[in-house]
Amino acid sequence: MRLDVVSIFPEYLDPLRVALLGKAIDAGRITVAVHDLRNWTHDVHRSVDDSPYGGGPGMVMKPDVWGPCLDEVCPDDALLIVPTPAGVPFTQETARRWSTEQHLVFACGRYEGIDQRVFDDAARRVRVEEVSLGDFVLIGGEVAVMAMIEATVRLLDGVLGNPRSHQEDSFSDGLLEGPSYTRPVSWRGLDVPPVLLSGDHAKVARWRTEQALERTRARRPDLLPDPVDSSADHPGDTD
Ligand SMILES: C[S@@+](CC[C@H](N)C(=O)[O-])C[C@H]1O[C@@H](n2cnc3c(N)ncnc32)[C@H](O)[C@@H]1O
Repeated sequence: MRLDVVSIFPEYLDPLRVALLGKAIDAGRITVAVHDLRNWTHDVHRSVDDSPYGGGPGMVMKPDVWGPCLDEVCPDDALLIVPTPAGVPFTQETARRWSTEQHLVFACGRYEGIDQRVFDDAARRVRVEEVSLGDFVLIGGEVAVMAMIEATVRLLDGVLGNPRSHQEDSFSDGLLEGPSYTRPVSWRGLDVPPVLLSGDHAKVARWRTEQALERTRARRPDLLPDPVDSSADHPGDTD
């Protein structure tokens, strides 16, 4: 998989070369190129932003800088990803879908974001997805892109040490993962749940499912299917 990231702070993306992602680069499973948007500026100040039409605070990133940059960096068969709090939520399913792509290009915004015409224009020739990391506002797109890349690349074959481990992670079966334990059996007066020491694999699997359900119910009930509404069978019943 090839990953291109455009940013006005290319050094922000340096951690992509560390740990498992660094190993994936060394092993040739992914190729990462980070581009400085300012290389596509054409004034002495290397400006990338201007004041917003219609007034308001902050600055907007310029289409006549982003456009030529994406013309060069984003080929027609790539998927162009635009991190923005106004995008559709990024989820494990998004990461799974992106992990089947050959080429992802990420456009990191700053200030109040990027002139919308950049993506309306790009969408004439490439697939464009505007995606949010969550319901909060970051200063720039770099941290969001790092998270999205990490979530996606760890799903590629050969990136995780144990290829099965992501199949048991939170969200892979729609639930949060339950608690995990390792040695020692007793620590600061707290014991590992005895079932995990029983050696009975069926019992352990059942316990893990119960824990996952309990945790999901408590922390993320929105992930569970709606309970069957029994009153729908008897619409006239009021008590
Ligand atoms: C200060 S934000 C712009 C916020 C924008 N004015 C709005 O209200 O939707 C600057 C940049 O940070 C990035 N960003 C901020 N929050 C984000 C989020 N929740 N998900 C993805 N990217 C985000 C985007 O690249 C965005 O262009």
